[in-house]
Amino acid sequence: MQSEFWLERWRNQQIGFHQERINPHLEAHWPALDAKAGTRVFVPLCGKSRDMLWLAAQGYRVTGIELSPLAVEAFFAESDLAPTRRHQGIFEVCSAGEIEIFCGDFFALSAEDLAGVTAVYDRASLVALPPDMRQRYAAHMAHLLPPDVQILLVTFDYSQDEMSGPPFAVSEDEVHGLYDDTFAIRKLADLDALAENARFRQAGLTRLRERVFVLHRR
Ligand SMILES: C[S@@+](CC[C@H](N)C(=O)[O-])C[C@H]1O[C@@H](n2cnc3c(N)ncnc32)[C@H](O)[C@@H]1O
Repeated sequence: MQSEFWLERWRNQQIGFHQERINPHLEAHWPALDAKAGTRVFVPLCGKSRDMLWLAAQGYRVTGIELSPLAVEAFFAESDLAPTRRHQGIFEVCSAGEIEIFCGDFFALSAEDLAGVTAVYDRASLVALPPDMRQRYAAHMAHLLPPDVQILLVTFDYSQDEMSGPPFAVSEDEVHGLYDDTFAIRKLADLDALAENARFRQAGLTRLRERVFVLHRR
C-alpha cells in the first residue's frame, strides 16, 4: 500500500479507524504482558491514537511511528501537549512528556531507534497493510525489536470477498504464519465485533471477528 494512500486519508480526514475512547482490549489485556512501568513501549503506525496517553499514564515511555505529519500534529494538539522537535537520522521526532512520535515510514526504522523497547501495542497496524506488506512488516518487526519483547496484537478477520481493505482481513492462521518463527503466540480473546461496528455492517460484512493475541519473543 502506497504511502500516498494514507497521507491522502489524513488530508481528507477519512479516519474512521480513530477511536475517541481508550481501546477496551488494551485496558483489559495489557496486564497479560509483564512490561515493567518505566520501560519503553512501541506503538507502530500509531495515527493519533489516544491509547498512547493511556500507556504513558501507566508509567511507560511511549514511542510511536506515523507516516502522516497531520496525524502527529493532531495527536499533540488534541492532547493539549506542546511537542519539542528533534531530528534522528531521517526522522523528525516530536515529543512531549513521556511520549515521542517518529514521523515517517515504519520500514525505515532501525533496531537502534527502538533500543530498550520491552513491549509493543499493535492495534489496526497489521490490518492496515495488504498481504505482501504484512510479510515485510512482520519480518521488519522481528528484525527491529530487542530480545524478550512482547506484543499485544489486535486484529480483524472477515471474508475479504465482502470488502476490500483497509482494514484488511487477517486470519488467525496468518498471524501464526507471520510470527510463529520468531514469537510464541497466545490468543487472549476472539469476539464477534459486527454488532458494534455499524460502518462494517453498512459495508456489507456478514461476519467480523476481532482477536487479541499476546506474542512473546522466542
Ligand atoms: C488504520 S490506521 C491505525 C492507527 C492507530 N494504530 C489507531 O489505532 O488509531 C493505520 C495508520 O498507519 C499509518 N501508516 C500506514 N503506513 C505506514 C508506514 N509505512 N509507516 C508509518 N505509518 C504508516 C497511517 O497513516 C495510519 O495513520
